[in-house]
Amino acid sequence: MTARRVVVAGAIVADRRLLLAQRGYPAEVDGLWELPGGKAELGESPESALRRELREELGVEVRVGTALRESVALRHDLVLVALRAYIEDGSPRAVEHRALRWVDADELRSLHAEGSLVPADTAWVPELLVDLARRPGPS
Ligand SMILES: Nc1nc2c([nH]c(=O)n2[C@H]2C[C@H](O)[C@@H](COP(=O)(O)OP(=O)(O)OP(=O)(O)O)O2)c(=O)[nH]1
Repeated sequence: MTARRVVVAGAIVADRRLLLAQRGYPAEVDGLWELPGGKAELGESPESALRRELREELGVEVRVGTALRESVALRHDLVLVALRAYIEDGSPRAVEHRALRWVDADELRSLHAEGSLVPADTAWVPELLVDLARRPGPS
């Protein structure tokens, strides 16, 4: 059996907005929007990998919360998961992405409808819309 590597992405919601990051590469997804994140190293937990990736990509420190229910097989050896994350320190900057954008539920629906999300991430749209509708509570 091939060991599955995990790509871990962060669902960062604050004030009823979700943070999206615009990819610049590879060509097939250039210009499309994703949840920031990246591949976990061998032996690295998804939570540690997400903290590391968001530090590198956005320059923020996060607390990692629960996982979204859907996971997506990208290839036979690569699985994509999303974890909720909460910024504890720093303001996100597009260190490795073309741009960052905070979107509300309507903007997320529009990006989805116009095909501007990275294809694999469309699996998360229903769950993200639920999170965006939720009243911010003590966390
Ligand atoms: N980070 C991230 N990657 C995603 C998402 N959706 C999706 O299909 N991918 C794919 C794109 C890539 O094939 C892979 C992760 O690549 P990456 O470029 O973000 O990760 P990385 O920095 O660790 O990888 P690399 O440059 O070493 O190849 O997962 C998503 O929402 N976030």
